[in-house]
Amino acid sequence: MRIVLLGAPGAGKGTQAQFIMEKFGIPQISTGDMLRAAIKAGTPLGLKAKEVMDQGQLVSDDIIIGLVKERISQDDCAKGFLLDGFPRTIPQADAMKEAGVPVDYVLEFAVPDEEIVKRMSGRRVHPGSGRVYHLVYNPPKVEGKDDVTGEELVIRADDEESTVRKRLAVYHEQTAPLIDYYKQEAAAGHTRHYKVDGTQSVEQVSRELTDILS
Ligand SMILES: Nc1ncnc2c1ncn2[C@@H]1O[C@H](COP(=O)(O)OP(=O)(O)O)[C@@H](O)[C@H]1O
Repeated sequence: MRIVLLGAPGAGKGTQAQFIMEKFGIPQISTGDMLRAAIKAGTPLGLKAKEVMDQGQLVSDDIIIGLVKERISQDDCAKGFLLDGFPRTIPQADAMKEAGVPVDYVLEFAVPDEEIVKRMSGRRVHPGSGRVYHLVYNPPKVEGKDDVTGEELVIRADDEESTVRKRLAVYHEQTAPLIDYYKQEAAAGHTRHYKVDGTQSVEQVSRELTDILS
């Protein structure tokens, strides 16, 4: 099962990716988490990516396509994978298609911008695993700590309101056109596209996704 999660930053992709990964046993590939790991490790890629990401911009297609191709060639992806945050541009989607990697499901998360700004201000993440929480909507069991490891949760550098607004503008300009792209792919029988109301509770969204994927 090869799945693409499509939606604005903060729409709930990472939260549901965690759920789908556990429920269906397929690995989550989050390009954002991969880049943040590279930044933390101080690799040349990380140094390049940090500057771009802190400004709310997208890392170049070449770099991301290379990262994803390498990742999906690993053994644990043989039975399928869940792409979270990729593709983010039409050239990235084309690159997947040219590489002969089909997508079985495209799950679109619809959430209005103002709701996203609210969500991002409460987002807390566990850097080691990519697990996401929200102060109000999805709080950890112990304040400020990851449920599994008990380690500190952090605020992402790009979750500041002005950066979130910039990221939303970039989303509408560069990523939202993928909705029509995948609708056309679905009409041609190459994939299945589902639009999910992402303003529902975490549990409601999970239930809807389970119905779609089962
Ligand atoms: N259905 C939901 N209702 C309320 N808050 C949510 C919901 N889904 C996710 N969140 C919270 O919104 C923020 C953004 O979610 P996240 O999964 O990180 O989005 P994305 O991966 O799309 O950027 C997080 O703080 C998360 O806990």
